[in-house]
Amino acid sequence: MSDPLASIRARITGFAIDHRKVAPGAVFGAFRGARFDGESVIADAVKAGAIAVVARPEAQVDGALHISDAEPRRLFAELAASFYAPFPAVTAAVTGTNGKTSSAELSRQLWHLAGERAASLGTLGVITSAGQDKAGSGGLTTPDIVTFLSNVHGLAMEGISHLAFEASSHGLAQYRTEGLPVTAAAFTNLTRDHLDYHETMEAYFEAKLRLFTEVLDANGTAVVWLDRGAAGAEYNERVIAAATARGLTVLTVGPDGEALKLVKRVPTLLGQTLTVEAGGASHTVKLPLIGGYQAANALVAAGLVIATGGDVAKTLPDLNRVSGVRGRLERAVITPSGAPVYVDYAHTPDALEAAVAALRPHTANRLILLFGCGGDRDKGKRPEMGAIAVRDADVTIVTDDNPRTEDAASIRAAIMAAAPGATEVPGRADAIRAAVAAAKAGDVVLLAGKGHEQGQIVGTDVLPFDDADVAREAATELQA
Ligand SMILES: CC(=O)N[C@H]1[C@@H](OP(=O)(O)OP(=O)(O)OC[C@H]2O[C@@H](n3ccc(=O)[nH]c3=O)[C@H](O)[C@@H]2O)O[C@H](CO)[C@@H](O)[C@@H]1O[C@H](C)C(=O)N[C@@H](C)C(=O)N[C@H](CCC(=O)O)C(=O)O
Ligand SMILES: Nc1ncnc2c1ncn2[C@@H]1O[C@H](COP(=O)(O)OP(=O)(O)OP(=O)(O)O)[C@@H](O)[C@H]1O
Ligand SMILES: N[C@H](CCC[C@H](N)C(=O)O)C(=O)O
Ligand SMILES: [Mg+2]
Repeated sequence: MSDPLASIRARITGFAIDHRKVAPGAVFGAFRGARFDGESVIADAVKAGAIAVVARPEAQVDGALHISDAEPRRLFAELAASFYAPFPAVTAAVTGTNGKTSSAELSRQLWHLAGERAASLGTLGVITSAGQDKAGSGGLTTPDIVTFLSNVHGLAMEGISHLAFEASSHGLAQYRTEGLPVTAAAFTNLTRDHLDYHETMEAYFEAKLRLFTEVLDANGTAVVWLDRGAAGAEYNERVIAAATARGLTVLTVGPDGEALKLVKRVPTLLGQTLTVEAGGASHTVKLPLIGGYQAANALVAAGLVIATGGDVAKTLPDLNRVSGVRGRLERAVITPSGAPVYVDYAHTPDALEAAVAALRPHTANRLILLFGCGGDRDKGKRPEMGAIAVRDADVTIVTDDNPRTEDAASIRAAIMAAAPGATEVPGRADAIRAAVAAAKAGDVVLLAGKGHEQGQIVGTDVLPFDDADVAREAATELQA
């Protein structure tokens, strides 16, 4: 393809998808979105100095070069990538309903332990061995294309050679990472989420599948979790089939995996012992994280590291030295009665089930679960999560998550309708105090849904809120 920017390339100063961020010399991407029509502000972008506009052929562009394509987001991404390059030499993308943040961050840690200069980018922002930049992903799991490419370029300039990033279904559907070469890509699982946006599970799956059929390099490697007994395992098998059909190298990991086969998992006091078969040899991993789901994410991370050149004999023992990921089964405090309080980001039915299952072997007496559901998000999750809670936990407290623009009481009511025996406590801080106060010796408290989040979204305001801090304060008040 000839370069559509050839005539102006020397004058380009940057790329923008929001007309309010256009500076003289910018290439503006005019996209029709869910809330706003970017084509309606093309004239404003040109007035602000845009020298080219990437938009549909039907769009009206005067006073700047019109680069047209039926799928302008994709072309814009490819052109922006040609401007923002170079990038880290090794890039690994993770998709799936749950486990993206954890697998990406554990990949970064494994690369770091192997002596590589590594970063992860996603829900937690950008993390390197120097620390965390929470704004690094623009508050999203997969940031917009300009934020993404410019931050990934910045990491390369800092000397980062290995990047693991989260490819959310929204991000894939909107071409938010396109243009960056992808060395390896992982698929964790697919269960219910985001049906408000994708409408059907099939459409949700198709968005994620594109990572393997179109985004991953043609000579790249697909890493796929495989547990044929798990919910949604047919999607994992379909990813394997599609990747194989495209001629990609495929590494499967998990109980039914071939590259890293998990043959045994035994919970210990503070972690778990895994027996993993790889290349005909048996390895014992002493993973310092609890829960089956964290073992899964650790093996996916190891798969990505091995797929990008890591040595099996070094990578598996390095799993003995990883640290927990913020807000994922993070132990916030131990109550005065001796009950540990865990914070976890479970905000889907499958995640809630996985988080409770992770803590069950560590619970001598009652498992007290507190959760709510986010507003302006898939409403079908609410009854499903309510039913799982009362089935799997001993005590369930239903409270608020991020109500956003919805009425918090109606969200709670939708959960309560499917959660007989649960207690409803409006106001998340009050609910956390109630859960912490109720816990006796031998009990375990799980605060689910908000994980690392530092705010509660009520209306369009973000009020400061941190589950772990509120739990610690509640425990201190009880002590006093
Ligand atoms: C539904 C959704 O994904 N929306 C995101 C998407 O919106 P959109 O393309 O539909 O944008 P829009 O607001 O309709 O505007 C259309 C275009 O006009 C531009 N614009 C807009 C206003 C204006 O004055 N001038 C202007 O030029 C916008 O930059 C955009 O290019 O692109 C916007 C710009 O990048 C994002 O801010 C916005 O995220 C919203 C806030 C959001 O809540 N997204 C969530 C659902 C999300 O993306 N979540 C995923 C999944 C997380 C997970 O896996 O669980 C994530 O990756 O975080
Ligand atoms: N492999 C897994 N299988 C099932 N549940 C999981 C798995 N990994 C994580 N979870 C659950 O999902 C929660 C979120 O995990 P994580 O942040 O790694 O996922 P994510 O895919 O990045 O989520 P998001 O879509 O919000 O970015 C965890 O706190 C846990 O409850
Ligand atoms: N990335 C997810 C985060 C959900 C977090 C949960 N606390 C909620 O508000 O539903 C989303 O935007 O759907
Ligand atoms: Mg994430």
